Amino acid sequence: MLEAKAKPVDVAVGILTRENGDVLLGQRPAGKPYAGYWEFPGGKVEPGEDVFSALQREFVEELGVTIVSAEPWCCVEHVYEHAHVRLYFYISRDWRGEPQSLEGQAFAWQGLVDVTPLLPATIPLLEWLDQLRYARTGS
Ligand SMILES: Nc1nc2c([nH]c(=O)n2[C@@H]2O[C@H](COP(=O)(O)OP(=O)(O)OP(=O)(O)O)[C@@H](O)[C@H]2O)c(=O)[nH]1
Repeated sequence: MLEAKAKPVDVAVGILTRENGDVLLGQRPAGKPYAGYWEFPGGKVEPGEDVFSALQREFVEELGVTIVSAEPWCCVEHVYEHAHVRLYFYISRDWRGEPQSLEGQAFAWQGLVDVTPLLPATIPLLEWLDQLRYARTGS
């Protein structure tokens, strides 16, 4: 029997950046698929919501942080056994508040990211992100 191809679920993901270049990662709480894996904070876009509004909502709900502005960075699709996701990554340098663990999750500011395990779809992006943060032209 042919299985209907599941429609991807849109997810808004934010890379919160500090002035020194560090980025914020969170650990998925118990009860969610891939609990204990590290990710950039974010979550599913709700029906009728635009992706940036979803990003702002998720950061308030999970971390008590207000994202003032963010640049869209890249979009990645990944098929997990539990879901087919389309991840919209944003980079934000303009945000307010001190991150708090409002859902009981651990979080960590990272220079070169060395928390493990990371969500599989997020791993390839780290190399690009490091180039963006640390590459120097030398000229
Ligand atoms: N936030 C986030 N999600 C990611 C990343 N990489 C990645 O594959 N995902 C996937 O995107 C989906 C995000 O969904 P979620 O379950 O965290 O969303 P949510 O907070 O709205 O959860 P809910 O279903 O409890 O309301 C998950 O399937 C997760 O595996 C990432 O770096 N950050």
